Amino acid sequence: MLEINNISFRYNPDKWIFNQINFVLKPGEIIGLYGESGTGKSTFAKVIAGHLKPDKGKVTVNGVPYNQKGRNPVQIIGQHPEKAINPRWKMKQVLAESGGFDEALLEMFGINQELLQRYPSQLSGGELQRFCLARTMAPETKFLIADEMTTMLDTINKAQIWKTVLQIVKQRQLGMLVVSHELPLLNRICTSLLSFEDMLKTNQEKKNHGFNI
Ligand SMILES: Nc1ncnc2c1ncn2[C@@H]1O[C@H](COP(=O)(O)OP(=O)(O)OP(=O)(O)O)[C@@H](O)[C@H]1O
Repeated sequence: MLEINNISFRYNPDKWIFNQINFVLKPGEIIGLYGESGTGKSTFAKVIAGHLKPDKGKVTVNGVPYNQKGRNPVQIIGQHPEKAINPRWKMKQVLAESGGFDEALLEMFGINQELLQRYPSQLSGGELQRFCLARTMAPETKFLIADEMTTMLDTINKAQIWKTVLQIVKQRQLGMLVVSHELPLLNRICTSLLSFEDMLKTNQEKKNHGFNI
């Protein structure tokens, strides 16, 4: 189980992005998170994935903080895969640096050997995103955070990617948090939905009523 306990985060000392948030993601669960632009959803996603350190609180998987050593069981995939890859390396080298990958997994995402000989700039947005997804699905991955993962893609690429991801999520019983503005997509794929504003409010209300959160 992925547990977020009382986490607070701010970029600047004078403004909290969120304060004392609690959240739980279980294996096999797909939670959709939506909300107004600029409210802090991506920041929340990055804190969960260990890319940003919370100012307060802790993030654990099965009770253990996870972002210290080894491969992180919580992986994040964003809107811009090109930002996650060294532009001077061929895809094969990027894969090798991530610890190598299961051929069958690459095949499921349509990544063939020819694509691996190319540089990131020689791949389409869809190919690059499929490559990044395959990379996040190492055997150690237990939870996947998708932050507007297919927002930039066309309908066909989007449908193909979601089909493959949902198949793997189901097979491996991964827990998934899907951050998206696309409510129809969230309604179709998620086991439950959460409004980020409600999440912030709920915590504030609990605090106002004297709960120790
Ligand atoms: N590196 C940063 N330094 C300072 N402020 C930042 C940084 N990144 C984001 N912010 C600010 O934090 C707030 C929350 O941003 P965030 O990207 O988390 O929101 P969001 O809900 O994901 O927005 P969107 O739906 O538009 O992607 C915004 O006011 C943003 O300007």
